[in-house]
Amino acid sequence: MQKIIVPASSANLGPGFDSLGLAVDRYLTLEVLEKMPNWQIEHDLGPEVSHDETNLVIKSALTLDKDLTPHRIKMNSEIPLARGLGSSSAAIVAGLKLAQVLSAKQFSDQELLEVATKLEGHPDNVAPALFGGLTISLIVNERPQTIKATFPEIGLLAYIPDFELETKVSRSVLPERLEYATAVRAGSVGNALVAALLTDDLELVAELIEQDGYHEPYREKLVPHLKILRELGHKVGAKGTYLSGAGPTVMTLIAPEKMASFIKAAREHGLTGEFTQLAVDQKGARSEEI
Ligand SMILES: Nc1ncnc2c1ncn2[C@@H]1O[C@H](COP(=O)(O)OP(=O)(O)O)[C@@H](O)[C@H]1O
Ligand SMILES: N[C@@H](CCOP(=O)(O)O)C(=O)O
Repeated sequence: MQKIIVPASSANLGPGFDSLGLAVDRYLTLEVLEKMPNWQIEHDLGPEVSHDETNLVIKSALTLDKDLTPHRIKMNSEIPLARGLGSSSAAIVAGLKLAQVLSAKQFSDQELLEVATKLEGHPDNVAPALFGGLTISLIVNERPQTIKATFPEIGLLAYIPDFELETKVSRSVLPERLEYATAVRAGSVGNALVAALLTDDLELVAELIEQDGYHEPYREKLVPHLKILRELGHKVGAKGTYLSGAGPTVMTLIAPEKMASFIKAAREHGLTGEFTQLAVDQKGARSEEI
């Protein structure tokens, strides 16, 4: 039997809006079971996620190859829905991997990236879900491209609030236009953040990852805990806090030995969501025979 494994992802990393993404070790898995007259996908993700060919996983698979033979699929996901950890991208990438497993045709990594980006609308989550690690992605000449890089050695602590925030809702508060000077500054901060990440300059990362000008200022009202966690991070010497994807999850780069005091302080400020330590997934989406 084939098993497909796809990591969660944390996008933007502050000023890398719609471009930077990091694969993390929470997983969506698919088990490919017997052939069926119609597609059937078993899961316990709740009533809003369908069990037939309308499911995002199956729709994505059929986008790559519309002639796939229907199967029974068992899906398990550790990635919470609509929390800013790339659940929809993981579902899309899982569908593309499913098509790769079941189809007689061959698909290149570039084809997978192109179809996944088209389905998700931006490449920052699908690229790390596909390839693992830190990815720097863009769409140029209408083609998505991505560069895989290594992430500095630093702990990752996610705060996952106990409410959902759909990406489309969180994108609806963004402005249609930015003033020229604001855009220039936001671009230069993003460029310098990438340089700081690639040169392991954690002090500069800590400063720049909190200097986004593209999305966090507009989303702050939807995620009031971002400011609280950022300020607590400064007190305990964290290496930066950013809104993971479209939120509401907030990610803090912080040494593991500082996590307990950070969490204690956050609880004292009334934050009741889940704290979870994450690690970078280096492998990205994979399929294996079990
Ligand atoms: N495993 C899955 N199977 C099918 N659909 C999924 C799955 N995971 C997520 N989705 C769809 O994606 C939506 C969440 O997407 P989105 O708002 O972009 O949040 P996220 O930040 O988690 O990607 C869910 O409401 C659901 O419709
Ligand atoms: N760049 C996107 C990222 C959305 O990530 P998700 O994990 O919330 O789906 C955005 O910020 O809108």
